Amino acid sequence: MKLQQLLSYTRRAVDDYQMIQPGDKIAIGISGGKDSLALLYALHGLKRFYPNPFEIHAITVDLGFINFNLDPIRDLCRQMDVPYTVVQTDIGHIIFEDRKEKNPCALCAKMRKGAFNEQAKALGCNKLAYGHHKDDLVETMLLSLIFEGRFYSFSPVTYLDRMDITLIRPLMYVNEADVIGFSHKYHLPVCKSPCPADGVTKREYAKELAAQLNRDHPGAIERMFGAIINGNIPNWPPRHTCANHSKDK
Ligand SMILES: Nc1ncnc2c1ncn2[C@@H]1O[C@H](COP(=O)(O)OP(=O)(O)OP(=O)(O)O)[C@@H](O)[C@H]1O
Repeated sequence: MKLQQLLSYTRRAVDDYQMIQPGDKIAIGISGGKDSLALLYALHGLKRFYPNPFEIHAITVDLGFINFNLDPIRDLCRQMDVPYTVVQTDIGHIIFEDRKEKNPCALCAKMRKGAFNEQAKALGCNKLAYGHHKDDLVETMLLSLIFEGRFYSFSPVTYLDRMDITLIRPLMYVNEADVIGFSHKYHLPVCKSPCPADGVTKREYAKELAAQLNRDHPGAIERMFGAIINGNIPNWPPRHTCANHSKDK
């Protein structure tokens, strides 16, 4: 996928769900993975022409694992002229050494989000952006159906009232395969997380399940995504589609 295509999907999601208002300062969560680096490219590109002026600030919460080198991301942000902050934490140590958590992902995500939100607030940001894409939304829906018995996926826009900050997901219309293509084409400096739980999660299971369904019934992921965006999920904002782009979603 070319940058132009990434920007087109991003703009459509941002317009459809009115994710960006004039004067917003958006903290971009950078894990070091391909999705959040694609998000950095997307919002950096959009900023140049989007009618609502906004600022961006990239933030990584460093979980404290050894062999996690963020220098390539620092260089990228410098080239793009995007301010970048790394929050140093001991989250990895607390979870795997101190508490020896059996289900580490939930606590890790909670602590990581806490550190990220606090840093974003301290920098004066009023919005947070995550790199969740279309496949993430479908996988979340499958997990909710299977394990919670409800039809749910995370919302394009969520107001976090305790923090008084709004979370947006501008890559929600982008397929994971396109993110992978983009990552290769533009040589994104992916810094793989050395987390011991990586690749053995319930989410991995949902990813394989979605891929299997799509192999057996081509187009299944796209149709499941359609069900999500048309599914009147509680707390989702209304979608403001524009007639000339709704057909190719
Ligand atoms: N350590 C972190 N610091 C800052 N933001 C993070 C961090 N980890 C995750 N995020 C943000 O949360 C989003 C969802 O996290 P998740 O762990 O599901 O990432 P992912 O789907 O593997 O994406 P990526 O390819 O960017 O790692 C990421 O896209 C990113 O925006």
